[in-house]
Amino acid sequence: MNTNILLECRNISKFYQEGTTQTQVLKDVNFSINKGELVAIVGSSGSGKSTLLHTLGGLDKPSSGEVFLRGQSLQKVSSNALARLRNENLGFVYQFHHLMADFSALENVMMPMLIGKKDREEALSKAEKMLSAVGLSHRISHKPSALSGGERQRVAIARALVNDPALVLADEPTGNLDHKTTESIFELIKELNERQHIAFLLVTHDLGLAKKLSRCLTMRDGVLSENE
Ligand SMILES: Nc1ncnc2c1ncn2[C@@H]1O[C@H](COP(=O)(O)OP(=O)(O)OP(=O)(O)O)[C@@H](O)[C@H]1O
Repeated sequence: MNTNILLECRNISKFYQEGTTQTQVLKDVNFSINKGELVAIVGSSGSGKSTLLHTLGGLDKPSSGEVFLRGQSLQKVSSNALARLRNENLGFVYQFHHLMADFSALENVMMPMLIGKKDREEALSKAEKMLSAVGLSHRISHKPSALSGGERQRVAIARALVNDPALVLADEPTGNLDHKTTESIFELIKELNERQHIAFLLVTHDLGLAKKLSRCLTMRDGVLSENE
């Protein structure tokens, strides 16, 4: 087994059934991501990028094929073990941040640690450290509604990182942000990748951003291919 591989998918296909119509959204996708890699997936709207990302993160099930996270098949573990594997190894960032509106930035970032049954004091100090790493030390008590779009996205990144994941799966992390904020989020991702060797898999429409990453894949109609 190649111990450098973090996440691997083999022969992933996904079908959606709507009435009598069956649509194949993922077509025999095979690829792997290594420790510390910075990878982009680009492709037109509806090509299957989000479906793939959800399947890789164990949030959605493939119709056939298997996803392996650190060598363990997500399709063969119990739902409790799957939740634990996810919590310990993966961070998630979405286009619309999914922060909890009634909680402060600090509490939002602490949440994955508390879910992972970490000590409250430890969660508090780690969440403070993460918010400082994303440049938000001065906004930790603010609720999401009192933060800008870019600040919310930074909180979402801090939350994705708080459990020291080996890999962050990010779906359009800069999709609803202006150019300047997009650049600063991207710089942050690059820095975290270089400094902490965290791998990122980014789904993006931003070809300029994708080209700056070490590897870029294109999704076309459910078929994933490696760009030269
Ligand atoms: N639950 C579902 N039921 C039926 N069809 C679905 C479902 N979820 C997604 N689809 C379809 O699967 C296809 C791929 O969707 P997906 O969200 O993965 O595309 P995408 O490449 O991420 O698109 P975008 O860039 O617009 O976010 C689309 O045609 C979509 O309509």
